[in-house]
Amino acid sequence: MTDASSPPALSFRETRKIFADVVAVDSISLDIADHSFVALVGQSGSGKSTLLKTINRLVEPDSGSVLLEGEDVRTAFAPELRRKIGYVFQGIGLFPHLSVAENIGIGPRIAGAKLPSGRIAELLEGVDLDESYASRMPHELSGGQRQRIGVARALAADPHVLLMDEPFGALDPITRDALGNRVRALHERLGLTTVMVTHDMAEALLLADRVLVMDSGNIVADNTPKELLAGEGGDIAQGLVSVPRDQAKALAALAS
Ligand SMILES: Nc1ncnc2c1ncn2[C@@H]1O[C@H](COP(=O)(O)OP(=O)(O)OP(=O)(O)O)[C@@H](O)[C@H]1O
Repeated sequence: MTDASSPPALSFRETRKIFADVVAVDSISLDIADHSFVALVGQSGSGKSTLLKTINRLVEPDSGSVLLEGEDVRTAFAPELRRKIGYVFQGIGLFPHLSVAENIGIGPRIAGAKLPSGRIAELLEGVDLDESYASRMPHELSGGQRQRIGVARALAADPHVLLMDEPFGALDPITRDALGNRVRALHERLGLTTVMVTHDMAEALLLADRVLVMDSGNIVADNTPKELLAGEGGDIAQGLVSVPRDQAKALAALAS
């Protein structure tokens, strides 16, 4: 449990990353509270994935730092960092020659522990899959089922923080919606702090407590979904909000 004196789950401190002549992340400073669900939105190339990857050190900042529960991720013990952070990304990268159960248990196995079959069944149940899936091979799964396994794998080591990079991008809208809601439910049930990169403002507004809008490496809006829907956040944020809003209006007009 946390109390008022606990550090935020995540803190960016003037975090900056430059690739050649592109400032991908431009001195970002912000805190992410424990148990919050944050969506990172913005146009392609705005720096979302780069910022996310500074958390699990897939990207090392050129300057500034990232703190996980008050500790600089650069100085954190690597296996401990991996255990505390679950990571889900598009095209999840399951090992084709390993079964579902082996894929789910790969993180703990690397750390020298074997997940008991009851734990595999529990993780499968968490993503709405029957335990009979444990013995299947990745090629025997649909894209949506593979993404579910990716979520189960990310949760296998009981992480505190869940990072998701366009996790539902390649899925059909119905599967996408169902899996999004499932992840939000798991976020609540497991007391996670979740950061999700998405291109889809509707998904961000429906799932997150807080929406960060990026543009050219900067955070240009930091608002709740309610504030964004009330017109706050500035032009770039409102440009993104207008897409689902205009679609909803067009659908309503068709129905009337
Ligand atoms: N490894 C890299 N080498 C060189 N440039 C990179 C690298 N990774 C990202 N960039 C550049 O940094 C900028 C930010 O990229 P990033 O992937 O963070 O954006 P994004 O908002 O996540 O985009 P998308 O929504 O298309 O995934 C882009 O200009 C991109 O070309």
